[in-house]
Amino acid sequence: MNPADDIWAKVIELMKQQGLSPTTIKTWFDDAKAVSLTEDSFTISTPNDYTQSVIKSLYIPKIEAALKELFSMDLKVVVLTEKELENTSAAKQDILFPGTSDYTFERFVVGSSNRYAYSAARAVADIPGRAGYNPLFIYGESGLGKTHLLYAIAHTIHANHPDYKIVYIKGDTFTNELVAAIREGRNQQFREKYREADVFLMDDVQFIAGRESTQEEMFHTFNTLYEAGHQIVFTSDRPPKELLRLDQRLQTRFEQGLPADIKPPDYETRMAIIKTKAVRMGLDLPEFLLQLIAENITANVRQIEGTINKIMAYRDLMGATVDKDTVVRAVKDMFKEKSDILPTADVIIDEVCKFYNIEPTILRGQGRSKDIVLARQIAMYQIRRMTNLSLDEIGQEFSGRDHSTVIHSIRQIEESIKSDSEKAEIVKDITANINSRYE
Ligand SMILES: Nc1ncnc2c1ncn2[C@@H]1O[C@H](COP(=O)(O)OP(=O)(O)OP(=O)(O)O)[C@@H](O)[C@H]1O
Repeated sequence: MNPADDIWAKVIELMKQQGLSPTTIKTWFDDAKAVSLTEDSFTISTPNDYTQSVIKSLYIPKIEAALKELFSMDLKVVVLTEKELENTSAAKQDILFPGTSDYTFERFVVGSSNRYAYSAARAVADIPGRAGYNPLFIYGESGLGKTHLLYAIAHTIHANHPDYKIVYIKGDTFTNELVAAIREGRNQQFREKYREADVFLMDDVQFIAGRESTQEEMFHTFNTLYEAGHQIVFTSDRPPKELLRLDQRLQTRFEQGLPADIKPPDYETRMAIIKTKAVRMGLDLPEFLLQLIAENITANVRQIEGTINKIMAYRDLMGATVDKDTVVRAVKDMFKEKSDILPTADVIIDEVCKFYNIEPTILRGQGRSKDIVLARQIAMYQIRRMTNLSLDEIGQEFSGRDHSTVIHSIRQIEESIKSDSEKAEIVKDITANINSRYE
């Protein structure tokens, strides 16, 4: 998610509290979207000129006031129509890193689980491109602060070297952009954009594994940047050697710099994170309630933030005083939320199709070519594993195939996963893509 979305939601909430009516909010702000937050400005986009002019003439002071309340500093508000945004910044947007002032080193709580990655990130931020630290490869599970560190590097380098061209891009966006560039004959432009970066930051590089033309492009981009001594930083959900479908040449290069992992936070770090976040949000929790959260929310920092947000919401919106019951309820809701949301068959099919570059109608249809059969079997296997659909219901999703076909498909995949590590990796990747739609 764009981190600016979160801020925009808070701005709207604050404007509501300051007396803007629900109708006003609905009419002017429901379709306005957050674009970016940088050191000195907050940009939103509107669907048309009319909404833009109304917001500009009537509501900018209110938005500014809400931002000031959130950040205790003056931020300029920029309102663009979606069209303007497209025209002016299709290229620029990625070059300007999507700065959120929350993701800085100062706001990163350091503990034994993330100290190494933190120190490595600081080192490359202080002296970008230094030998032995290039590329920096930060890896770990979801919600542990990889993106946070990547932005913190961008902020620091930008502050020290305002003239540097810092490129931030997600692995899958890189792929999509490349495909579009090839289609529209803009290869050269695409190349220049990335190969001329002074600092190249790629989030979720695992998404480029197994994609031939993307890896080829990445290989040349990497070499150009590396030879020029420009800093490269990757984040990934696993270490380079576990990216089984990654081109060998890239794997070697990713490993040659500094790999740094982040692990789930231990108890002390969780306590420190909870305390810091609570204080920042003006939530005064006694020690035993901090402990209660730290004991129960263990998997990642995103969940810790979610729990604190819930406690805040109970306090602010429902007037609840924060006591043990409020905290227990927030913790329970946090778990419930996770387990309540099951992926749908549509989403699973969509992700499998994206992965194999197949149209959903073809996957659901009768085609029997090898690739399609494999993709279809994986989709059936994933639906069985990740939803509550029965075998017959799964068959219905695929042109009414009967349940014995579904069982056969699932078994095939179960067998391949055991014997073929590349297939296992594909299933793992698709699972991660599906899960990321629900985060
Ligand atoms: N050590 C930390 N101190 C303070 N905040 C943290 C820390 N680690 C993570 N966070 C916060 O937790 C949230 C999730 O972190 P982030 O988005 O960086 O995770 P991630 O590892 O990139 O996850 P994903 O792989 O899902 O993108 C962010 O709001 C981030 O600021």
